[in-house]
Amino acid sequence: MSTALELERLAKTFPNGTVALAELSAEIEAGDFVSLLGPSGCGKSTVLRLIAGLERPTQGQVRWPGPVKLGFVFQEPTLMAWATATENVALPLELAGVARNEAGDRARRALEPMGLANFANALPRELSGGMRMRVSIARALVAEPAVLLMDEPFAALDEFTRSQLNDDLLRLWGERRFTTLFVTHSVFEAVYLSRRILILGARPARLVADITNPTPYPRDSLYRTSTEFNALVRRILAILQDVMT
Ligand SMILES: Nc1ncnc2c1ncn2[C@@H]1O[C@H](COP(=O)(O)OP(=O)(O)OP(=O)(O)O)[C@@H](O)[C@H]1O
Repeated sequence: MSTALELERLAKTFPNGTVALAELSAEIEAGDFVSLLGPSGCGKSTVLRLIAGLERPTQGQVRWPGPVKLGFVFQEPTLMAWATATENVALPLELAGVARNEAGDRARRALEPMGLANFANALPRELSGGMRMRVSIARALVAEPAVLLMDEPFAALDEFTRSQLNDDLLRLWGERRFTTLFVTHSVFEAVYLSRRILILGARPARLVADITNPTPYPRDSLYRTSTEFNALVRRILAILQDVMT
């Protein structure tokens, strides 16, 4: 396995003195599905923002093996309200200089595996919350990034929609194997999705456990109620309880 990126003693203190990240070192394998799990406010988003280059670290660095295309999915779908699903997905391509027609074609193709082929011309307000998030994922994947960063993308969705999106994401990941870094504070979601779970302790964030989930993919709804699933959830809940007390 090759390395997708390496976090080297990464730390972040904001100008107001808040230490968001004490120190984090981790090597992320190419094609892996890694969740960052931890209590609210422990610096998970900060780690993603440092990786995306949206913040500068106070110490340490993110090391990349070479130039890498990134995709980012935020908690809110952040779609342009006046633009159709296709136009929203085409935007990053157009910004990168792809001709309008080609960008539109590629956007429509990116909407298909998200089950949105019939909603290509819909405006965001005509779509449900789950569909808007699907558009947001299609937009992040349309340029075929090697690394996908996801910051609590499903936190605002109802449980049924969330499970469906978990499965959609796993299917796409299984087909394309983009390296995925997924921030969540749901233990269930982290266990269901991930091959590796990095547990961050409360402020300032530091790595308290690095856990491998050995259950092979594809995983389906039977896995959600399996003994292995529950055992791993229980183990992680115990670690989190220790961290928070
Ligand atoms: N620009 C900023 N200036 C000052 N403090 C900040 C800034 N951004 C984040 N913080 C603080 O840094 C800490 C970590 O924030 P971060 O958003 O990374 O946590 P998180 O684990 O993602 O939280 P949540 O799960 O609630 O989204 C928090 O205490 C937050 O208030």
